[in-house]
Amino acid sequence: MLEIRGLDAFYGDFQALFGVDLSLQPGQTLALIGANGAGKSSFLHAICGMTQARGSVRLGDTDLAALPAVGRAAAGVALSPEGRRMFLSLSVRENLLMGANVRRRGPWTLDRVTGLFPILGEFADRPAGLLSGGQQQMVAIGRALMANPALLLLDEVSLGLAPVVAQEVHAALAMLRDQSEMITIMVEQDVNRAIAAGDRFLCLLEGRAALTGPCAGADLDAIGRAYFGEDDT
Ligand SMILES: Nc1ncnc2c1ncn2[C@@H]1O[C@H](COP(=O)(O)OP(=O)(O)OP(=O)(O)O)[C@@H](O)[C@H]1O
Repeated sequence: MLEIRGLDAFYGDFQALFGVDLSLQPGQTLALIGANGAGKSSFLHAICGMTQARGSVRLGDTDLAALPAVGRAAAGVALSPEGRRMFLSLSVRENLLMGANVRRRGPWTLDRVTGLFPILGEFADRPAGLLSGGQQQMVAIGRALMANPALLLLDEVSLGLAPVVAQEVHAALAMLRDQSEMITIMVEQDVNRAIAAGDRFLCLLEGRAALTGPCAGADLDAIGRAYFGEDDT
């Protein structure tokens, strides 16, 4: 399981996260929500070792906080970053194979990723830069899966995508959620979509956990108030 206690994150003197706690069981998906600048990306970056952090982060028996970023990747943490960040002149296949560099054992192969996102199989030899935004998002998620992660971190899943494309990406993620023991933390701007896609949600406000709970039966009004920092009295 994933057990996070008292997670703080910093950019130099600026503190972006304040004492965030989280527990997730194998197979669970967390919908991480919050307004712009609330600290969602910082939370993902603190987990994967990309920013200065303090606090306890344990994945199964592994103390992630004690490891550098490469060690965390080897321990099973994979990030699909905001903005997708891929090599635009390399082919889709080459970009996907880069995810396999950590050489973890597991079910994810090129065939399995293109089974999940068939369009990537069709465009395997095409430079990633010629793909649409939605297709590039699929490459970014597929590349993270190629690392056979135990903990998959997905930043801004549907940012900038047409609703129908966002729906397609979420349909693939729903298949993952049903089939695997992987823990997923998903940042999704669209709160309704996020709640539909998660088992639990965590709403951040100015770097602090404002509200958390199960997605099933979640009170959207209370989430709206937590999101905007309105008093819940
Ligand atoms: N590299 C950085 N250097 C300094 N401050 C940063 C850096 N990255 C983020 N911040 C600050 O940390 C805070 C949290 O930012 P973060 O990107 O984690 O929020 P977010 O919830 O992901 O927002 P968004 O939806 O806009 O991506 C913000 O105040 C932001 O300005």
